[in-house]
Amino acid sequence: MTTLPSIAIIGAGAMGGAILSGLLAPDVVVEGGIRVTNRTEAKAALVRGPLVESFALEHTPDGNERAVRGARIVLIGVKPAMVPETLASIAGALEPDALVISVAAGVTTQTMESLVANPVLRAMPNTPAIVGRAVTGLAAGARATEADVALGRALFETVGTVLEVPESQIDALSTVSGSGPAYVFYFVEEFTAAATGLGFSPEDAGMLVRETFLGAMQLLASSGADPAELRRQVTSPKGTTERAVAVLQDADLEGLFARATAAALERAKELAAGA
Ligand SMILES: NC(=O)C1=CN([C@@H]2O[C@H](COP(=O)(O)OP(=O)(O)OC[C@H]3O[C@@H](n4cnc5c(N)ncnc54)[C@H](O)[C@@H]3O)[C@@H](O)[C@H]2O)C=CC1
Ligand SMILES: O=C(O)[C@@H]1CCC=N1
Repeated sequence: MTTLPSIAIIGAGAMGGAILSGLLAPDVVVEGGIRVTNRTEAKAALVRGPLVESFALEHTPDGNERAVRGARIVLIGVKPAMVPETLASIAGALEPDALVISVAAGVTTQTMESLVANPVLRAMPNTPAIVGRAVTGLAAGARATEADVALGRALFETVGTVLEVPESQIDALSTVSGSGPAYVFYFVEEFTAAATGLGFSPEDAGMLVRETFLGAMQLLASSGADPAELRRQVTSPKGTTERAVAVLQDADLEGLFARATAAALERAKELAAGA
C-alpha cells in the first residue's frame, strides 16, 4: 500500500493521465484527494471520476489555481512551451510546502525555480505508465531535499520503475526511455507491414509480430541472459536467421539509433531554450 499526500495534476493529457491511472490503483491512497486540470471540457471529462475532481479551464478559468490550493504535490503535465506561463500563473496559489514536479521535455529546474519559490523536481516518465510499466527518470532541483526526492519517487513508483539521475542526464534519458516506446511501436508497425507483404492478413501479421515481441521480451526479462546470447540461440549456423540478421547489421542499426537519439537530444536543447 502506498499513501501519498494531496495531488494536483496541471495538464492531465496523455502523460498526466497515465500518471493519474497509477494513482487510481487499488493499492494507492491519496490523502486529501486528486484534482486535475485540462484546457477543454472534452479532455476534463475523460479523467473525471469519483476520486478525481477535474476542472476544464474553458468553464473554470481559475481551475489551475483552485487545483493547486491545498495540494502537497503539483505535477505539471502541460506541453514544454506552456510550462513557464503555467508556473507563473499558479505561483501565488501554491502551498509553501508544495513540491512541484514537471514532466516536460527540456524545461530545466533552473527555469522552474525562477518562476516558483517551491522545491522542484524534473521527471521523465513514459506512457507504459498506463499498464504500470513506466520507467521514470527523476532529477532534483537545487532546493529539493532528500524527502522531496523520496516523495517524487513514491509518486512515480505507483506506475513503474524510477531511476534517479543528475539533471545533466535527464535529456539523454528522455531520448532512450521517454521517447523509446515510440521507437518500439514504429518497429512493430514496420515489421507488421513486412509480414503483411509476405501474404499474412493484417490481423495475423499483427498477432505474429506482437506475440513475438512480447514473448522475446519476457524471455529476456525472465532468463536474465544477455540479449546477444539469446539472439545466438535463435541464429542457427548457416540457417535462415543468420541471413536476416546480416541484412540488419549491414543497415547499421546501432548508428541509426545513435542518430535518432542525437536528434531527440538536440530537440530537448531547443525546448530548453524555449523554441
Ligand atoms: N507523451 C509522452 O510520452 C511523454 C510526454 N512527456 C511530457 O508531458 C507533457 C505533456 O505531453 P502529452 O501528455 O503528450 O501532451 P497532451 O497534449 O496529451 O497533454 C497536455 C494537456 O495539457 C492540457 N493543458 C494545456 N494547457 C493547459 C493549461 N494552461 N492548464 C492546464 N492544462 C492545460 C491539455 O488539455 C492537454 O490535455 C509534455 O511536456 C511532454 O514533454 C514526458 C514524457 C513522455
Ligand atoms: O516527444 C516528446 O517531446 C515527449 C518527451 C518524451 C516523450 N514524449
